[in-house]
Amino acid sequence: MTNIHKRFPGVYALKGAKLRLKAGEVHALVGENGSGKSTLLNVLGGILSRDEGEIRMNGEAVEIQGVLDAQRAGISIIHQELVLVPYLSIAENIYINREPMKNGMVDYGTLYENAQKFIDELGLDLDAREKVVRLTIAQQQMVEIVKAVSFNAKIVAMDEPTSSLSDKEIDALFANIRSLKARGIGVIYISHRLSELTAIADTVTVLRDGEMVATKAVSETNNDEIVRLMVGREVTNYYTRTYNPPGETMLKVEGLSSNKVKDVSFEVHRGEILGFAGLVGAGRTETMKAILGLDERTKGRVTLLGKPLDAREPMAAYRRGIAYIPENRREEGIIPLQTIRFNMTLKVLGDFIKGIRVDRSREREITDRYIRELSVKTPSQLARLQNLSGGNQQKVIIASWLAARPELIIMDEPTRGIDVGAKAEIYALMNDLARQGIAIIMISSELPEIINMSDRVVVMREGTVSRVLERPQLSQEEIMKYAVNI
Ligand SMILES: Nc1ncnc2c1ncn2[C@@H]1O[C@H](COP(=O)(O)OP(=O)(O)OP(=O)(O)O)[C@@H](O)[C@H]1O
Repeated sequence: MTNIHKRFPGVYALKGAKLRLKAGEVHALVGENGSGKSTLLNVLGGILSRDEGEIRMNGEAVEIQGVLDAQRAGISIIHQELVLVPYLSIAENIYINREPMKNGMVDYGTLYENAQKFIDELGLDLDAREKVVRLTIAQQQMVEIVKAVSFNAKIVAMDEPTSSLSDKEIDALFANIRSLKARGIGVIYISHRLSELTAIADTVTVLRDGEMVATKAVSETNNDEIVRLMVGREVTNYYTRTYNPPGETMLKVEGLSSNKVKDVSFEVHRGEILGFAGLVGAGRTETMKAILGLDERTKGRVTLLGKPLDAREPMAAYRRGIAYIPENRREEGIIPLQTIRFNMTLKVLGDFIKGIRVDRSREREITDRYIRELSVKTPSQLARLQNLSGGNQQKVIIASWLAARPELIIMDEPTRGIDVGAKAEIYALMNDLARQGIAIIMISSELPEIINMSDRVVVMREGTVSRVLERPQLSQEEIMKYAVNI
């Protein structure tokens, strides 16, 4: 891809971007939130048309006007949000719109047989007849990979494929990527987890503000250099944390059970950041849901500042000053067609109403402040949320909760999908909030984040608390010891 330009109203997303992908190469594409990574993939996949620029494959110009052109050229894009049809089988999804036909009807025998053949060839443990709705995200990605191979793809591009996977699933994905490589397929790989690059990528291209700033062999660079290229400055002080003596007990959970977790007990104090570690599926999110009354509690007691926290009605927790920033942020609590300002102030709108008028200047002020504090990349406060890059949408959602001035913030994977520079800003903000006496619960699968940011860590395993670790005990080994069943 050379000299690719793409403008949106008010945003110059790609300014002459370039990418050169070789056959059988895993090429990582990195850059800050909003630097143009997804846009570049969408141009390649025919989802967006480019304003200028050229795409060549094997030296020949290819005309990509739409998704079908891209498929025909052998380009397959696996998006951040997967797009399979849930109630169709794996095989039907693989052959959607190109089903094998016999006598004017879909030939299901051949359909299943062919799909299963590709699945087996890739050595995957999937049944072509299984409905997609029953698959995990990791398995759905595998289906997308099978689909690409069945199309005879030459290029497979993946947008943040590991962001919702467990470590074991990541290993499986990497094995699949290696088999794509072995078939001579070129893989484009977008990720915010730089540590993955050495594990899987051969080459890395860094985008900044829609321009390519460098392409390097992974073996000839390192994380510090990549971060510097991404951000355009040195990021020192990655984790900011000043430890405060913990204040009064904010939340106390005793013997809490639901049908997903059992006998969970812990406390979090004012000014404290309490980490929740464990494998994906250990019951961390489910614990929070039981606390908030989103899942039914079957046993146990939850008190906030000494008073019982009602679980019959989820709004009760919100009214008592608890903010819950969920893992699937894009599905919850946002209105994509509305503006940044609307979304940021949604939860506090009531505060701006003076008689029959809304105090627009305060709305603007708050929005300004969070755009600044979280470095949200947007052309204006009035841009639609859906037009921001994925990471910037996440920041808006986090801001909307912060604006509600909660006493206790529960954050589920707060930095997923967020670039390194912005991560550091979110950590600094969390530290500030803790210093102001707010209590924070942070669920995270990133151990460095847990270890560097938490005062104490609750480790969960199989739906229950296996250990609470104090700050001096915190290490990767110690956490893993209680997270995995040995
Ligand atoms: N449909 C659109 N309308 C207007 N602006 C858009 C649209 N799609 C993307 N943009 C803008 O283009 C820029 C690049 O966005 P893009 O999604 O490519 O970033 P990204 O590098 O993938 O970021 P992230 O890491 O957050 O996923 C951003 O400023 C974004 O707001």
